[in-house]
Amino acid sequence: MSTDKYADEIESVLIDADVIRDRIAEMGAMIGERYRDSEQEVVLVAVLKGAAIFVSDFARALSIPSELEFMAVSSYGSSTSSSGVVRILKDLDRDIADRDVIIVEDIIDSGLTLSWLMRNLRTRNPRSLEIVTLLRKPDAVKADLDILEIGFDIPNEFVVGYGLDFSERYRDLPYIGRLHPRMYS
Ligand SMILES: O=P(O)(O)OC[C@H]1O[C@H](OP(=O)(O)OP(=O)(O)O)[C@H](O)[C@@H]1O
Ligand code: HPA
Ligand SMILES: [Mg+2]
Repeated sequence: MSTDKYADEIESVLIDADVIRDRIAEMGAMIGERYRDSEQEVVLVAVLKGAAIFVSDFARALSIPSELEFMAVSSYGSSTSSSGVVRILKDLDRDIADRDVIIVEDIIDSGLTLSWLMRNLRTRNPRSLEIVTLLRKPDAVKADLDILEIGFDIPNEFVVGYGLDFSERYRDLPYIGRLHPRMYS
């Protein structure tokens, strides 16, 4: 990792930037194929802020046209574990009734954010509703979720970078890394 502005604060790299890029290219081709015959553009609902980086690369890797929508919910605040209490900070700008919708997430940790969001978006009667996530922690997931595509399964450790933060820092790292333990204290 050559240009690493957070070098002193990151203990180790978990997923390199070029590995992320290659996997997103694969996901974009595969998911594009699945929606190839959709009558209307698929609607990508990115969950702010974490998914902002992923969705911008994923939308460009997707082999079909898409529309971008953003929703901001918060369950973590500045802590490192989910409270399960989800608040809508920003809702969708458009109606998703009868549309093919893909929720785009950076990470499924406990899964509580997404299970809440799935229930919420289902009430708006989309034609279809799927989940694509860059990361999942299989050992942490508490909610039963059907996921269309997962970029990487990762160990049950707190990670940062590529959209993921610790107290709003590190979202701008191009890779996924483990934070140095001294940064928590
Ligand atoms: O599966 P869960 O345990 O619910 O955790 C995953 C969610 O937590 C993080 O968001 P956060 O609430 O930290 O907001 P942020 O995206 O603005 O960082 C992450 O971006 C996911 O949305
Ligand atoms: O491991 C994580 N890192 C950063 N944000 C998160 N939100 C849920 N899990 C994580
Ligand atoms: Mg966060």
